[in-house]
Amino acid sequence: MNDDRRILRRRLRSARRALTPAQQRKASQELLRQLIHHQLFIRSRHIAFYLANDGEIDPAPLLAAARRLGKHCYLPIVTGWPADRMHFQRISRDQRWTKNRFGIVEPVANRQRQAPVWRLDLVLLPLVGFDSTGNRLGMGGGFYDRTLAYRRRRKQWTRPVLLGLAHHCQKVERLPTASWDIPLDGIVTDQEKIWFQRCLSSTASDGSRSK
Ligand SMILES: Nc1nc2c(c(=O)[nH]1)N(C=O)[C@@H](CNc1ccc(C(=O)N[C@@H](CCC(=O)O)C(=O)O)cc1)CN2
Ligand SMILES: Nc1ncnc2c1ncn2[C@@H]1O[C@H](COP(=O)(O)OP(=O)(O)OP(=O)(O)O)[C@@H](O)[C@H]1O
Repeated sequence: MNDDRRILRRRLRSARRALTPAQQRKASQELLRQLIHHQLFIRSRHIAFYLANDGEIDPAPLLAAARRLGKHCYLPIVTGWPADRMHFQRISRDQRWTKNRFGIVEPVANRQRQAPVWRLDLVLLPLVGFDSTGNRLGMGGGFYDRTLAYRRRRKQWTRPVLLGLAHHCQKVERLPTASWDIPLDGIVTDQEKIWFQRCLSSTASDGSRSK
């Protein structure tokens, strides 16, 4: 099964990297359009984003909008301790940046600006692959899985809402699941929004599945 995941990961990563800059810009604008007026975004004050890398769908316009609206915006950092853990750090106006060991830009670590993940309202996760039931394939480091592992202890959590972001071309028929996988609450692509109705009844105002 690990081989399946590895092969699939390689294929889906090259598919998203093959998108042209124009396709990337369009996808990013579509993402903005789908979320900017959504109750989930409007009501969330503490939101974790990511800086797009490796062809990921780019939430930068949404991040810029969130900052203009005075929301508290966080990014994942992997240069803290322990090394296999990810921390969410609130970005500041005069933020200093560094590159992590994967070559991804992240804020220079500052413990005082980090928040435990359960304090966040919304976490936007970059997906390598997904299926229509909410299974997710990430970069393979297990960072999101480990950071969110506490959620396995209870079926329903009100926050943070976990929203996976991906290009439509990253959708597959069925993903192999692993015991440590943490289910998503929803997925947004440049073409659709899918909700899984685990905890979103109060926030996802537009039904279980919508275009
Ligand atoms: N934009 C973004 N930021 C993010 C993540 C992400 O997926 N996207 N992460 C989400 O987890 C964390 C970084 N996780 C990563 C895990 C693996 C690889 C990666 O490229 N692995 C290489 C081998 C790396 C090496 O050891 O040199 C590979 O699989 O080929 C990159 C990032 C934190 N920040
Ligand atoms: N809760 C956990 N505790 C310890 N190790 C874990 C946990 N969750 C995942 N892992 C480890 O992380 C590794 C990567 O897992 P997987 O292939 O599912 O990554 P992924 O979901 O694609 O990545 P990510 O979570 O970073 O997006 C696996 O080898 C797994 O053993």
